[in-house]
Parts: sequence; structure tokens; C-alpha cells
Amino acid sequence: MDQGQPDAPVRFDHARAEAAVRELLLAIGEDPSRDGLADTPARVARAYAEMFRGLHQDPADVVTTTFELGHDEMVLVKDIELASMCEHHLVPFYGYAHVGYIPGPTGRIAGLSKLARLVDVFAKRPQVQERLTTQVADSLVELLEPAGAIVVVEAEHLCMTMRGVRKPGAKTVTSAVRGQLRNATTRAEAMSLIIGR
Ligand SMILES: Nc1nc2c(ncn2[C@@H]2O[C@H](COP(=O)(O)OP(=O)(O)OP(=O)(O)O)[C@@H](O)[C@H]2O)c(=O)[nH]1
Ligand SMILES: [Zn+2]
Repeated sequence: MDQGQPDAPVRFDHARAEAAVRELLLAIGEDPSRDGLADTPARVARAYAEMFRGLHQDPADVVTTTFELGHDEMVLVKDIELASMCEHHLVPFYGYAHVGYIPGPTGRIAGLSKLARLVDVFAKRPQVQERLTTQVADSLVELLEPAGAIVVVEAEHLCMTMRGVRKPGAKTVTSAVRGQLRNATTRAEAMSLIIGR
């Protein structure tokens, strides 16, 4: 279903994650049995289960409340906070998603919170920002059959901040537009709503 990610991943394996963290601590020259680290493998395993929970979620189970309202103008939820994990370095990238759509002929619209939940389903996986953006747009299209959809993500990647090229403050902006929102005027209207804070 999702590009680059397993269709039916195994459930989170706590014992395996704990063993891997213990191994990693040994690899960096630490002593996993010292007081401060004794509970760390179990703690990190729990944190990873939470941070990667999206691997075990189906977007259709999250966008549960839809209505048919006959509203045919753009709906935009902007400044949805997101935190994900870069799949190259397994460190966070974080920022905002802006999700908008124009209802389609069915008039189906989603509860607003469901758009934010949809972002999380895909953010809580090992990710690259481009795929996260595309996945949110494509599942919005699949679930709501809108006339158009737009997803813009702006994020700062810790792999570019705390290591490597070390450029704090650099923001990556990605977008995915579908249907009528590809039209220059509609797209410009959406972008001005997104940018105009
Ligand atoms: N396109 C894209 N690239 C990403 C994303 N997250 C991290 N990267 C990049 O993935 C690349 C991995 O490059 P590599 O050369 O294999 O890894 P590296 O030696 O750690 O690279 P540096 O970060 O440049 O030190 C880096 O340029 C990262 O900036 C993302 O969401 N999208
Ligand atoms: Zn990275």
C-alpha cells in the first residue's frame, strides 16, 4: 500500500527492541548495567513503540467520522504540529503540516481532528518528508474522494542540525497537490491561506 513501507508489518517486538538498545549502548562504549542506564533499553523500547505506532495503523481506521454536507468550498487545517523520525538517521524531524481539500461530488467531509490524526498515522513511521507529504495527500484522496487536495509540510531535520552539515534553522518545505488544487488560481488561494499566519 505505502511506497517503501511494509503492507502488513509485524507487531512491535519489545524484547527485540530492548536487546537492540542494550547492544547499541555496548557499541558506543557504554555500560548498560550502570545505574542510570539499567532501565534505558525498556524505556527506549516503549518510546519507539509510541514513535513508530503509525506502522500499525490504517488511515481508514482514523478518519472514521465523515459527513456529507454539500459544502463545496475549500477546507484547510493549518499549523498541525508534527514530529517524525528521519529514516536515514533515526533522529527526529519536526514542524508543521497544512492539510486542505475541496469536497468532491459526494460532498464527503471529515471531522477536522481526523486530518490531524491522518498526519500522525504517517508521521509516526520511519520517514522521509516527501513520502510523508504524498501519503497524507493520497490517503485523503482515497478516503474523501475530494475534488482537490493539498498538503504542505515544513520541517526542521535534526540530522541537519545536530550532526552532519549542521545548519540549524534550515527548513524543508514539501507539497503535494491533487485534482482541482493543481489549478494555478486555486492553488495560489490555498498557499496564501497557508502562508498568511
Ligand atoms: N530528500 C530527503 N532527504 C532526507 C530526508 N531526511 C534526511 N535526508 C537526507 O538523506 C541524506 C542521506 O545521505 P547520506 O550521504 O547517505 O548520509 P550522510 O553521510 O549521513 O549524509 P549527511 O547528512 O550529508 O552527513 C542526507 O543528505 C540527509 O539530509 C528527507 O526527509 N528527505
Ligand atoms: Zn536524517
